[in-house]
Amino acid sequence: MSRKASDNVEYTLRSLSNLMGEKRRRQADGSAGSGAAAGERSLIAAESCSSLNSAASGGELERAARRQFQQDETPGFVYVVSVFSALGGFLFGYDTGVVSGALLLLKRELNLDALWQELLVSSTVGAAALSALAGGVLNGLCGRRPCILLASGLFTAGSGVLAAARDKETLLAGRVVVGLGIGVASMTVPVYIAEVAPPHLRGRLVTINTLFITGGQFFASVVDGIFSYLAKDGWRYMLGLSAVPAVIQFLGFLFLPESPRWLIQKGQTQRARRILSQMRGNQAIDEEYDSIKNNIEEEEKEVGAAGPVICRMLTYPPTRRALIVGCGLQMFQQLSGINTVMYYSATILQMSGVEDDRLAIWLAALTAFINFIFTLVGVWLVERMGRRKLTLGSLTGTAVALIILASGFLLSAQVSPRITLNPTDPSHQNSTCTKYSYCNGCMLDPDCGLCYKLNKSSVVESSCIPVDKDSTMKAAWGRCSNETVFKKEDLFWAYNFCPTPYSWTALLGLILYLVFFAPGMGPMPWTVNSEIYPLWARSTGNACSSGVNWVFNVLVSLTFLHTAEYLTYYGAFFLYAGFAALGLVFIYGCLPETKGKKLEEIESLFENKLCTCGMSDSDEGRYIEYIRVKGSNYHLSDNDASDVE
Ligand SMILES: O[C@H]1[C@H](O)[C@@H](O)[C@H](O)[C@@H](O)[C@H]1O
Repeated sequence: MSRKASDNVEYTLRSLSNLMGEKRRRQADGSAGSGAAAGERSLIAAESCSSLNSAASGGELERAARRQFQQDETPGFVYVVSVFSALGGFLFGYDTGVVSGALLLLKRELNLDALWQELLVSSTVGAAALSALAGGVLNGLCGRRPCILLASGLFTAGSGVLAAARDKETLLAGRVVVGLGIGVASMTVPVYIAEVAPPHLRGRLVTINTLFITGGQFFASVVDGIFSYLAKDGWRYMLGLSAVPAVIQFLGFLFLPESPRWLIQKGQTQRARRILSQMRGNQAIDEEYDSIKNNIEEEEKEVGAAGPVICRMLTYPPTRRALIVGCGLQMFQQLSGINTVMYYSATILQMSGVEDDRLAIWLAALTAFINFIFTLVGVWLVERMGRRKLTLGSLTGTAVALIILASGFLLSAQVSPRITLNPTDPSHQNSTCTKYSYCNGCMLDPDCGLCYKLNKSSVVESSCIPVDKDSTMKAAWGRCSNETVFKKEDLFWAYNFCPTPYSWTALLGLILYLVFFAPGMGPMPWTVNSEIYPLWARSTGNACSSGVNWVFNVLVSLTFLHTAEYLTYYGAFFLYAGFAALGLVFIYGCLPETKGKKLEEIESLFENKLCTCGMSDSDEGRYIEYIRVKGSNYHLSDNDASDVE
């Protein structure tokens, strides 16, 4: 039955307490276990919308009882399964985060030039983009569990290759293998968790995956900090350590089950029922099972099963709209510049007066920690505020923080110190550095740094000098070329930043950025994508949107330095603020609320025109309650008329 057809009919539960009483009475009668199909009954109480409103207090009572009921019934197994899957998120975060610290050491030991450094970073992200797309097909054909096993296998193999690498070519191969694992994990894990989670916990459990991503990034920055003290082979530990969680996940998933929804779709109904009851503890699963099954059949009737899934998705308006929303969310997540903010956090911190490179590494770990802790806030908020409000609030704060961050750079550029000395290059190579008259130009040139003295707090005796090829901590020649000597002589070396009194504004912007971004824009694109597609389109939809995430990740991080060169730092951050503003309009118009809805109900949110998706918010108060009594068991859930028997 079409969901629209049910719009004019409102169902509500008339007397939950009576039924609770009935349940208890039946249990006392010892009639449990008499759940023969013949004894199955459905109790549906229907009421008009107005009567629903008038029975407000009764409704609250019902809802409270219902919440209690759900809480009582969520078995620990769902959490175990979610945490094991989210190790994929941890590896995603760890392997993307660890490379910056590893590169500092690799650069010296393997003599890597800029091109090779860039290759080692972007090969992983590029491979992730490709394998996320391919992961869609694999998910559909083989199921979620084999894909998670494949991803953890790739993570293990990749980190083994990286830890043992003897040359840069082997390192590149290892980074590609790890990237393939990241791509498959990034699209499979949210889908798997969403499919095994009960509706009232789904948002929270999928968001835990992003918590693991940011946790992995934080852990990577701590590992980077620790092993940066090791003169030789520190990078082997940094890159090899991810084998540990990968092996744990692989072993765990040898014993964990397939997604029951995928199994039902493939006709393996007995196995699906068994797994579903394992996931739901002692709750009756008939209603959920029937609803999934009916939904699959209904969808096949509506959309047909012929032709490639992506074509069916694009020609069927609800899935087309969902795909636009899903890909748009992922695109705006990356266009708001999260990875440049994370990547350049050390620079931003240095700008605000942190002189020491090591300290900057540890403070970058602090940045990753803020990202992690505020993702935890997201886990807490997602089932309270809902996806839509959380994403809108988060993106608004992100845009404001970007403006503050950009203003910090702008103010710093405006009072950028003048360059007063022009020493001649002893090797007589014509360096571009000597042409700059202000620190700002010098800072934006990746080959140059500023050597200066401080008189009270103003910069004096400043010169723009080429940076040492092996360490950004000193100049290639001249007064600032020997760290111990120049520090003794009260000289300072600024690479990538200009010492100004406004640098703290950028630091404030950075902190605010993470505080706002991490709870909403960080996790919600992944969470929403895991739930907005119907089963037949879920793996393909997630493959496309994860692919979009990775492609924009590469684009934004690779173009940041050039963007900063052409538009300056403040121009780049104003640009991201502009993208965030566009994202706000998009999300305001298009993102429906999916909180608490069953996966099978969500498709109907995309039945209206794309820009009216937000309107479904107002439907929050209207819902249908459905109760099935089977033997002594009854089960209730948010539901729609298509489940009515
Ligand atoms: O959701 C995650 C998270 O926000 C990470 O911190 C970021 O590095 C990823 O690109 C993003 O997809």
